[in-house]
Amino acid sequence: MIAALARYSLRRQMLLVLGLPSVVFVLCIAALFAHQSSRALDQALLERGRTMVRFLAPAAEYVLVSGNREALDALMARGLAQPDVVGVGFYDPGGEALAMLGEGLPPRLAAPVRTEGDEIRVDLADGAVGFEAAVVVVPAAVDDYAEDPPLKTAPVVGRVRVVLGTARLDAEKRSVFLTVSLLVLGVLAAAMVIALRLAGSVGEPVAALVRAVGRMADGDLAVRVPAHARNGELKALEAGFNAMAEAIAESQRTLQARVDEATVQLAWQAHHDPLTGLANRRAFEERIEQAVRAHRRSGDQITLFYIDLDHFKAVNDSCGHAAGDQLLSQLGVLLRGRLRAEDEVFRIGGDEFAAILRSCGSEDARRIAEGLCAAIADHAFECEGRRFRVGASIGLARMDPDLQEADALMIAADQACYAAKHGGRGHVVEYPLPAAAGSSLSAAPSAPPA
Ligand SMILES: Nc1nc2c(ncn2[C@@H]2O[C@H](COP(=O)(O)OP(=O)(O)OP(=O)(O)O)[C@@H](O)[C@H]2O)c(=O)[nH]1
Repeated sequence: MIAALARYSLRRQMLLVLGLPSVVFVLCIAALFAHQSSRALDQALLERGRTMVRFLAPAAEYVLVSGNREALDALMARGLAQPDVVGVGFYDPGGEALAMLGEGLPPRLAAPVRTEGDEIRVDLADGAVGFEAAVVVVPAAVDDYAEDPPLKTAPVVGRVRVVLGTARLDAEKRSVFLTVSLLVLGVLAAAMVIALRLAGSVGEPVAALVRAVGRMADGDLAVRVPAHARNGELKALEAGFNAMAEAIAESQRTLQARVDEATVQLAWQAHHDPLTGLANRRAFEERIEQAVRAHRRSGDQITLFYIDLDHFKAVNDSCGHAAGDQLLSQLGVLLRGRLRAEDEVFRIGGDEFAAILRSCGSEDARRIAEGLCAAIADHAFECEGRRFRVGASIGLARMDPDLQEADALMIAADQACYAAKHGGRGHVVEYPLPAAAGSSLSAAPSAPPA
């Protein structure tokens, strides 16, 4: 039974626990009340019947002895006028009818009524109750000098029968039953309303908590339960759940923010040189591919610079690697500052930089490259009381009908840079290479340095 109950929801269990005893209790009380009421009504009817025959028997003594018919009729009429009386009859001592008025009166009575005491015989018929008693002669008071002793039993001069109808009694019983039924219904309805509200006040908040926990388990961290509970413990449970959900959501937000931050940092590190803050070689290769695709789509002019510092090693050798780093960083800032915002600058190797210029005419590109050369040469780097000036050799290549691939463009710029380096350093060489420079490039690498 308990195990079967346990399978139901908490709300149903509470309804059963609260509602069932109330129903049983109310039905028992109602049945008891109806039974007692019915008995009281039956008793009242019996009492009335007995009272009637007790009244009629002595009253009929004289009438029966005298044989006064008019008095007998008057007596019957008086009896019949009483509430619930449906028949009054007088019989001789042998049970033969002398006079009858109303219903439920047989022409002959079954058995004689004993005369001792206050004996009244009661019989139940369909819809009526009969009461019979003997009419006896009340002995007259005798004086102390009488010769005969008084009779032990009074002589019977007749019998009286009164019949009470039960119609009014049945109507009253029906009325009692109806009233009790309505009361039961009212009390049960009130009990069910109370049970429903009590079960709801516990069951609904618990059900809401169960739903919320399920949604949270499915990953919905924004779920909260409404504060509906009126009970102290359930209120604390709702508040505790909401606080816990908020704490989990907050830690999830913090974690996500850290992951996002780390992702951004990793993405930046993957595409940037940490020393100069410029985009690195990987970014350069991706951007040059994109630039070439843009050129194919829209004919956008693309110019590529390969910039290799001259005699940079001397700084490292003289002042140490840290000083070399410092100079690389300064030259990164210089390059970025001398190019337009839409031009892109990269550090693609140890002392090698590159730049991608868009929508830049041939002459402008050359002038810009030479300006960079001059600016780098003019940049003075002081270290340990010594002043260093490194120069730069720049190779320049532009997309044209012969240079349609990213790789080819990079090789062309690299070859131009190599030519500049071997042509005396500190100047710009543009691809296609001059004949003299081209002839001296037999040892030039066929691919950009890694
Ligand atoms: N400080 C520093 N030095 C670097 C870094 N990466 C490469 N180098 C050095 O840069 C130098 C590059 O070599 P080279 O290009 O042959 O040196 P260079 O003196 O410029 O020679 P030329 O280009 O022929 O003029 C080497 O000495 C490397 O050790 C770096 O990140 N920091």
